[in-house]
Amino acid sequence: MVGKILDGRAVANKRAAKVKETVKTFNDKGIIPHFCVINIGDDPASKIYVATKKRRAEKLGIKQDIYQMSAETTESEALELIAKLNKNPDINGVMVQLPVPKHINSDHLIEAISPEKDVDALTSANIGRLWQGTHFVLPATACGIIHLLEDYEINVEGKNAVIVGRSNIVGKPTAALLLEKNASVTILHSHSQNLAEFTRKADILVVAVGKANLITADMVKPDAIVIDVGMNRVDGHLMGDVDFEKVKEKASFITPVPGGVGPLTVESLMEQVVALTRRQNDCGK
Ligand SMILES: Nc1nc2c(c(=O)[nH]1)N[C@@H](CN(C=O)c1ccc(C(=O)N[C@@H](CCC(=O)O)C(=O)O)cc1)CN2
Repeated sequence: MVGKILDGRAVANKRAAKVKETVKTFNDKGIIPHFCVINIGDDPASKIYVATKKRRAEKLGIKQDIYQMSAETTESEALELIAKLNKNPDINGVMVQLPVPKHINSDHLIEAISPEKDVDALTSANIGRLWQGTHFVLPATACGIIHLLEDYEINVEGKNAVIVGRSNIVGKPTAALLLEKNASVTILHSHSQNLAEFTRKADILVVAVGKANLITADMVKPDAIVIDVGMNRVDGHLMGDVDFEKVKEKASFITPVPGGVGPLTVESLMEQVVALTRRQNDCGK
């Protein structure tokens, strides 16, 4: 079987049209959703992602401020900025673009964000809500993966979902959301032994490691659904963690890189800004 491509760009554009409508209804009430991204240092990929978020927000009528801080910024300077943004009633969402320079502890910055404005859903309060099933905001990539599966009417209930990677921004929240949808979830990580033994049993395989061609065709179950979250720049080319050309011959569905999960990460972030704005202004469903 040749895998059907899960077109993240198309799904993101479809969802964006609805978000734009919602933002218009907010505007009619004098409300403009507004979020801030704090980007510390010179990570080239982060600069691309932040610029993408800015463009997307502008298209949807969402206001955004990018705080570009130098690589020498101290943790206390960043904490000061977060405290100021927390207090500003005009701002609905605050996030710290990851990674941050090594001398800064990203957990300290994230934890300083008010959970009500935590648009990345990475504070311990919102992680707790995620696992309890009482969330009002979700990590963008995990949420985007679920939206992609839903758009293609892929039912995960009772399926074996294997997630390779246990990061706070992708692996763990994706596990929580798949569990909420009644999948049987296994998380693999750098200490896992016999990776292929687990991946070969996956009906749904989510890979978020950051290692090009980590997943080869022999590691994939025939007709599996393969979601590649990897972003690796190799010889000037962007590629995922999955050997796309070979694995697509075996999978039933597969995401490309670029054009798979990435666009949905940005789109889902916009949806989180809207969700927080709605909650803070009590503007109904
Ligand atoms: N605080 C956070 N930091 C980071 C997150 C996050 O969710 N919160 N995720 C990633 C980066 N990211 C969003 O911030 C992101 C990743 C990928 C894309 C994207 O559109 N990818 C395109 C390709 C773009 C390119 O050419 O590089 C695609 O896959 O088609 C957008 C945003 C790490 N940090």
